Parts: sequence; structure tokens; C-alpha cells
Amino acid sequence: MESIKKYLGIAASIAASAMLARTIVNEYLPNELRIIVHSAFNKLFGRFSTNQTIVIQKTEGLTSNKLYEASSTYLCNRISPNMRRFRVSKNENKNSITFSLVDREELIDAFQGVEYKWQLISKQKNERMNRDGDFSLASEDGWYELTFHKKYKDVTLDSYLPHILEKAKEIKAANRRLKLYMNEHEYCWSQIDLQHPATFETLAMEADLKKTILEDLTRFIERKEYYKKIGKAWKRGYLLFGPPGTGKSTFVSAMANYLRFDIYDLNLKEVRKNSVLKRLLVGMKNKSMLVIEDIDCSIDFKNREKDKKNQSNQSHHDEISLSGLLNFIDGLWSTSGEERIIVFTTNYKEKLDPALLRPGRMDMHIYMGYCGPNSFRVLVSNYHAIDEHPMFEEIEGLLKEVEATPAEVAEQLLRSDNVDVALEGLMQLLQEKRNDGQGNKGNGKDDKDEKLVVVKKKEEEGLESSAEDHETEVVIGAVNC
Ligand SMILES: Nc1ncnc2c1ncn2[C@@H]1O[C@H](COP(=O)(O)OP(=O)(O)OP(=O)(O)O)[C@@H](O)[C@H]1O
Ligand SMILES: [Mg+2]
Repeated sequence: MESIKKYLGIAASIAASAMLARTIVNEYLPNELRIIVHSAFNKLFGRFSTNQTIVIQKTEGLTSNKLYEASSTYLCNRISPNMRRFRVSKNENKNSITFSLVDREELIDAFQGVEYKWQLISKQKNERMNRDGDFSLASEDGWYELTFHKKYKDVTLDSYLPHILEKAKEIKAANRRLKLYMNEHEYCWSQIDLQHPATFETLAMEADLKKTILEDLTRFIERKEYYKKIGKAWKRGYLLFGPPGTGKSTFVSAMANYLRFDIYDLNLKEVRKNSVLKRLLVGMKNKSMLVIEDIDCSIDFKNREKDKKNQSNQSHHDEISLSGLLNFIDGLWSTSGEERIIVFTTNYKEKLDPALLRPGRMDMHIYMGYCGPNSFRVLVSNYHAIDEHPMFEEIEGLLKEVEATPAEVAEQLLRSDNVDVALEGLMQLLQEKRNDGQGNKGNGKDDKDEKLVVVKKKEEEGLESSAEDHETEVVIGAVNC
């Protein structure tokens, strides 16, 4: 018993001395010397340790180490408020603040029940003294040390590190700035940052329809393997139709912000040849939306007979045509890219060629309608942050009677910061519309208002062989709140 006590006493004093030595090394030794002493410590005690440490170096030779970059991105989201010290910074090009580890501070992470300890070891390099006697630090080098129990080496290499790479990719995709591409100079896309703030929360639309659309988009994004299995290009088409000012373009931006997809806004009037169209479409990146606004006015798409004649006439055979567009959408382009959304907008669905509307091409037909009570509530909450007001009942009654677009309603709401004044103006506009007898609902012109109908569901054409295929053509003739 005495001897056990003696050994424990010795062990405790060795541990205490080791801790004291480690503190002295960390606090007082210069960087270079500290690294040498650390590696000697690790060699000595590593023999008895049950832990294993992976070193992830910032640079490998002259090139940067992708795993180091991914670890930094991943760890930035794992910084916990319990940590004693961490670093924050804001880059000019980013909207938000980024977090990162500070030298030697420990971060504990868990994955599949395994505990991981992360530590950043940084090393200043290229220290130079300038004329004033100050040091200028050209850059910072270093590495991460990732420590875990030896028995989890396989899990770490086979699952944890790939998980970090995957997560870092997702974080980067979520943080990147979206782009809006336009084909102003016939042959190529020019790009700007897409900064439209529209979201599905601020989009005035009947709640059930919004839910249906969001579910459809989410289902599409999650079905990569399914599309592969059935041998179908991973793309989906949406046709947005409805009067001017009902939010079709706003919807497109909300969709891009929700999916984190870039928008390719194709102006067909700039494209005169099928070959140019083909080049533009092939030049699109994955995770993107092809948008053709006002498809009915873009080009003479109505007359496919004329199309056929042009094709037989040599001098016209490369002229842009409906069949050219449809061929690319169906075939060549779809096989060369993934995660594509195609959106056509129009004020006049009835003017479109049936070939554009057939299932499999435009999978979902969405009617953007006049403003009803639900849309009004969304708009008034967007612009004045209120849920209730004594004037609501009367306004909602009027909205059921007359046709006012969300754009008209939004414009009135924006006219004053004083909600009473804004609502008064809106009420006047709606009363004038009613008294003029213009745009009255229920006059038979537009029987889609005030109802949400999922007209039919059926398997997509050309997929009869796949019994499991439940892709649906959902025609939503609907909407006004
Ligand atoms: N459903 C809506 N939700 C929120 N805001 C809307 C909605 N509809 C219209 N607005 C407002 O009206 C403006 C015009 O809407 P938008 O350009 O999206 O209409 P549109 O249907 O694309 O019209 P057009 O057919 O003329 O292209 C938008 O900037 C937005 O402020
Ligand atoms: Mg528009």
C-alpha cells in the first residue's frame, strides 16, 4: 500500500512537472524553438499515448492543401461560445463575420460518437524588419493537429475527413454570391452579382401553393440518384404565367435565392441562330436556372409549320426556332449538365405552342394571380411589419371584388411610412376600381382567381418503362390567395 502511494506521488509530480514545462514552453519560448521542444515532448510521451494525431499542413510544397482549406471552412462553423478565445474577421467581399481558431486553442468536435480535438499551430514566416524597426509579417503558415483515439483511425480517414470536405463544399456554396448572367452580346454571357432580396417568405402568394412549390423544389434537389437511376436528365421546368405585376420575375429571384442557383437570363431576341443558342446553353454551369422571360414575345414560336419550312430551306436552316430550343432543352444540353431549372414566364399562356407545354418540358405550370387577402397580408407585413389593422376587413372585402395586382398594392403601401396613410391610399384605389367597374372579379374573364387546383397528376411522357417513376405533371391553375 505504501509503495502504491509512493508511485502515485511520483507520477503526480512527473505530470505536474510536465504541465509546468509545457506552460513554460508555450508562454516563453520563441516560435521556432517551441516547435522543436514540442516535437521532442510528443516523441517522448507519444509512445505511451492511446491517441493519434494527424497533421494537416497549410501548404504542401508550393501548393495550398485543399484539406487544410476545407478544415478551416468546416471549423469556422464549429466555433462554440464556450471557447476561451477565437478569432473573428470580416472580409470586404462578404456580408457576414467569419470565425476561426486562434493559435493552440483547442476545439472539440464529435462525429459518429468519436471525439476529435482540433488545434491550430501557426507559424509566422518571412518576418522582415522595415526601416522604422517594425516587423512586417508577409504571411502566416501552419497546420492543424487533429487528435483522436487510435482505434478510430479508420473512421477518421474513411469517413470523418471526407465528411469535412463535403461539409466545407456545402458551406462554401451557401456563402457564395449568386450570379446573374445575361447574353447581351449574342455569343457569350456577361455576369453581375445577383442581389435581389426576394425570398419565398416575402413573396405574396397563396400559402398552400407556396408550400407545394417549395416541396417540389426540395424534392427535385434531393433526387440526384433517382434521376440517374431512371436515366433522366436532372432538370425541371416551371412555367409562370399571369398578368403583368403579379410577381413572376420576383418569383424567379426568390427561387434562385432559395436554391442558391445562378440565373441565366436568356434574351432570345439577341440570339438569331440555333448554333449560337446551343453554344450559350452548353456554356451554362451546373446548379443554375435558365430563365426566358415573356417567351410568347421573344420570337415567333407559335407557328411550327413555318419552323418546318425554314428547316427545309437551306438559307434559313440555322435560324433560331422553337424546335431548336426544344431540342436543346430535351437533349444535348440536358445530358451535359446537372441540377438545371428552366423557367419560362408569359402573360399569355394561351399564345404558347402546345409543344412547350407538354409534360416533361414544363413540369409545373404556376398561375400568378391578382392580389387577394392572403397576398395582401404578406405585402403589408413586408412593408409595414403589421399583422392587424382596423382597415384590413374593408380592404380584404374590396380585394375579393376587384382585380388589383400585387405590384399595384405594393406601390400604394410604399407611398407612406405612415401605415394609416398608406392603407387609406390603397382603399381609395380599390374603391375607384370598383366604381369604374374596371377589373372587377367574377366577370368571367379570369376564372382562375381565388382557387387553388391541382388539376392532374400523371407520369411523364417517355418514362412508361419506369413503373417507379412518380414524377408528376402538376398543373396549378390557381391562385389568388
Ligand atoms: N407576388 C408578389 N409578391 C411580392 N411582391 C410582388 C409580387 N408581385 C409583384 N410584386 C411587386 O411588384 C413589382 C413587380 O413585380 P414583378 O416584376 O415580379 O411582376 P411580373 O409578374 O414579373 O410582371 P411582368 O409580367 O410585367 O414581367 C416587384 O418588384 C414587387 O415589388
Ligand atoms: Mg417580369
